[in-house]
Amino acid sequence: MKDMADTTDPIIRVRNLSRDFQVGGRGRKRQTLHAVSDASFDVLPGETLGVVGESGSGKSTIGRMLVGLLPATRGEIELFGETITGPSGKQALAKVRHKLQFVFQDPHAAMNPRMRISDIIAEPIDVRGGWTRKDRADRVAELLELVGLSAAFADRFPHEFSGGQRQRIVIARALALDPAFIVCDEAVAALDVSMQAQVINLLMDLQQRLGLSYLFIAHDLAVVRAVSTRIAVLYAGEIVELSDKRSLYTDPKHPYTQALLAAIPRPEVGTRKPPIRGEVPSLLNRPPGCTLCPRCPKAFDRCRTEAPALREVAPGRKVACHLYDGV
Ligand SMILES: Nc1ncnc2c1ncn2[C@@H]1O[C@H](COP(=O)(O)OP(=O)(O)OP(=O)(O)O)[C@@H](O)[C@H]1O
Repeated sequence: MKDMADTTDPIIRVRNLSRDFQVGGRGRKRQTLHAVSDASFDVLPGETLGVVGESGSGKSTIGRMLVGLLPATRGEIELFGETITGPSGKQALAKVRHKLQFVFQDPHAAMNPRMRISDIIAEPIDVRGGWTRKDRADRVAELLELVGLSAAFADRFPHEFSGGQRQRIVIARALALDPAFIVCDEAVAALDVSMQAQVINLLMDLQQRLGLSYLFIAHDLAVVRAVSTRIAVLYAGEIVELSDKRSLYTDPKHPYTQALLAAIPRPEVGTRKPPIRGEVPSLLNRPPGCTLCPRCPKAFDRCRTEAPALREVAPGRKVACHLYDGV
């Protein structure tokens, strides 16, 4: 029998995960772009880890590595007890692939406009094979109903649906083989605010009913707040803060998290506070020290020379910032 400790064992363990890309070439100097550097985190059963950061901060790269769509350059990913990085990573991934799914931002791009909804939803079933026609049709009907659509829609085509309905269809396809973990990469970013709320409610409802875990990627802290259990804040490919949701919003520790929160539009004010000054640093030539240093209002000497490690500053709270060195 499982004891309580087992039930909170992570389903995903990520340690020092890094991904470089070689860029340039054809007459231009070839350079190494450090898209993700030394990311370490866990995902627990039934939780949503929100991943937030500006464009280019490495969110999608992390998500793609987690479901085996992109190999890691360094570091380790353990999924459901299988280590999918390293020499036997491919065989390990084959064992757990059916438990992983990915939902992209753009439901238009994710669907072939000439395919019927039933064939779109059944794609993973068809790839796996071995289903009778009746079982396949029953499963498609069940999945449509699971995402709040009528089973009668099975014979229709994508253009007959709104953006929100199309995202529901994409989610139905992701659920076809009973995954346990889904990476939602900007899954509601293309929708208007009321549609966003509906799709987020659907994802949360499915999580409850099916015991799913999510990695929920978004650049918008307001969206991440609604769905997440814990949140990782990414800056220039590094996790700078990892915290339970409540603490992160009520008491942000990292100067970058503080700046992101201050930039959330507030209805009573009507305007967005200016985001943190300056530019995201180049991922090609990392300066020594903390990557936020040139933009950080609280930087001091040590920040310019020494990169801060992500470390625990309070139970369940990790920050990479020299301000907390003595804590
Ligand atoms: N295949 C690739 N080849 C070269 N560089 C890449 C590749 N994929 C991503 N990158 C670079 O890696 C960095 C991180 O990209 P990534 O897409 O992970 O960021 P992101 O935070 O998801 O951004 P966005 O919110 O705009 O989607 C960027 O500088 C990007 O240009």
